[in-house]
Amino acid sequence: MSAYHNLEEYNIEITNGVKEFYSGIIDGIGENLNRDGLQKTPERAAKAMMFLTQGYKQDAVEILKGAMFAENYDNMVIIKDIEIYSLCEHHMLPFFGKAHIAYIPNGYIVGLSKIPRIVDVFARRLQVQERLTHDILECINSTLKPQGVGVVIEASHMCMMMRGVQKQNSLTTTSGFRGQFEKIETRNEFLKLISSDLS
Ligand SMILES: Nc1nc2c(ncn2[C@@H]2O[C@H](COP(=O)(O)OP(=O)(O)OP(=O)(O)O)[C@@H](O)[C@H]2O)c(=O)[nH]1
Ligand SMILES: [Zn+2]
Repeated sequence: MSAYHNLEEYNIEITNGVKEFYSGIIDGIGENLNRDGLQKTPERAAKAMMFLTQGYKQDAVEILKGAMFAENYDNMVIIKDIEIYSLCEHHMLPFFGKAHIAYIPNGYIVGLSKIPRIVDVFARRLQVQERLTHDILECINSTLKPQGVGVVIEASHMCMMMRGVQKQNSLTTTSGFRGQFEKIETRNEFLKLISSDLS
């Protein structure tokens, strides 16, 4: 197996200008662009940024549509503890945590891996946690047209940890519910199952 865990990262095309902007940042903070460790940094940083924002070039609806299967299962399907890594649009610093997603099928189920894939499509953009939650919710609701869908995201924001208010332990929770999940019993069942180790 390759030493690189994610080959996608090494096939990224760098948009004109991004590398040069990183050179400008390094220069602007008073560092020496020519010293050994920094010579390739603008290119590395540009590749990393293109990777972290590749969601703009991806189509979440197409991903979901690619694996929808007719099935008469009408109980709740929950995919919990999906890692998210996103960038806050205010500081371009990471926010990271977990997404928990549930839906109740309405004639169609979706390939399980497609849920984390669409989470990444929306997370790999400049985001706020609220919009990330909403984007995932609306995409599943309008594409799969389930009886209901619920999304909960818990995340820590580096812009509140490394700088600014400097709070290391605060966790932000956002949620959104459509259809059956607007009913309190369904929503509570989902919330109970994501907080249980047995779900
Ligand atoms: N609602 C929301 N706010 C966010 C998110 N990520 C970062 N922020 C906040 O965006 C706000 C930007 O506020 P500003 O006052 O313009 O920026 P700032 O001076 O850097 O603020 P401080 O972080 O308080 O130092 C801050 O309160 C951040 O905590 C997010 O996902 N959702
Ligand atoms: Zn921020």
